[in-house]
Amino acid sequence: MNASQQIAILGSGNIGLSLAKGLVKAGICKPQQITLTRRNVAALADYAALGYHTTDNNLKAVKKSDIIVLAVLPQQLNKLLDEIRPAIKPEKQLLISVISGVSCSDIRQQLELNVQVVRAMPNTAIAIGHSMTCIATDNGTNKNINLVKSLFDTVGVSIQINEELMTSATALCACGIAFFLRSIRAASQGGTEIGFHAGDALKMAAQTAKGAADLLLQLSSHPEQEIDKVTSPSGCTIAGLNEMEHNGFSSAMIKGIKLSAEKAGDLYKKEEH
Ligand SMILES: NC(=O)C1=CN([C@@H]2O[C@H](COP(=O)(O)OP(=O)(O)OC[C@H]3O[C@@H](n4cnc5c(N)ncnc54)[C@H](O)[C@@H]3O)[C@@H](O)[C@H]2O)C=CC1
Ligand SMILES: O=C(O)[C@@H]1CCC=N1
Repeated sequence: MNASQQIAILGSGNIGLSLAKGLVKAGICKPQQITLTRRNVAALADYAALGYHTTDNNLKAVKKSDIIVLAVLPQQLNKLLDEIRPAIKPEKQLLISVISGVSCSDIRQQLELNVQVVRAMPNTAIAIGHSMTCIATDNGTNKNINLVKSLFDTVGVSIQINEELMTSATALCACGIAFFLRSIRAASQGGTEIGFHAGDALKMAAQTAKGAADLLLQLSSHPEQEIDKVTSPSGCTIAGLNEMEHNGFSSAMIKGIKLSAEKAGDLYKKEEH
């Protein structure tokens, strides 16, 4: 992004604000280049104090922006698109949607405009620069795809995928952060039961999880290869691991991810249009 470009984040809730913070933290743009919108604009007072533009007027935010990020819930989208339609300039603006279960063509159909749309599916670790973001489009130019990729690469790792896989990406990566957080929480609860104070147990579990992820990412190895190094014959690791599997550990994760993916695909379809 260059210093004269403006970005509007329409629907500044959990993910919209995480994105704004991540972009500013990475030095991609200044708060003054970002307009945050929300129906209850008073909830954005802390951001206004930091120099972000804040408003409840989506139309005005769109009018002055080059890049428009759609970050409302799927069921809130059509009303928002109807509201901003008069201010969209298809030749000049790029729409980025982080909304689950809504395709690029759904957005163009509702807008009745042939605007470029790129979808991005980040997760909340975007706020600290560690998102896994999947990017897809059906009509974005290479220039715009590269622009979106460069934005999200500064706040984590991004990959471009086929649009048909975006609901799967939602389950694995966007919902996935909650699944791993719950696993860490469960490990810390086990830790407390075997003798550690809750705060210490959580820290120990989180750092252990981080080490496990880094082993895979830094060594490009397979989980089972790393697990084999931990499981001593007749040892305590294999005893714990097998007990977890007897209770459906892997199966629970797989089933949860499958259900999340199904649900992600239905979030918008189920709404009345
Ligand atoms: N939370 C997450 O981790 C992720 C969420 N997403 C997607 O991002 C979208 C937003 O999710 P969250 O941030 O979790 O929801 P949220 O409910 O925290 O944020 C949505 C915000 O939009 C505001 N809003 C609703 N209608 C509006 C309007 N007409 N004008 C201005 N603001 C309006 C709401 O007041 C709320 O603050 C969803 O579509 C979700 O599928 C995608 C990836 C990750
Ligand atoms: O739970 C949800 O529906 C949203 C989409 C991905 C993460 N949060």
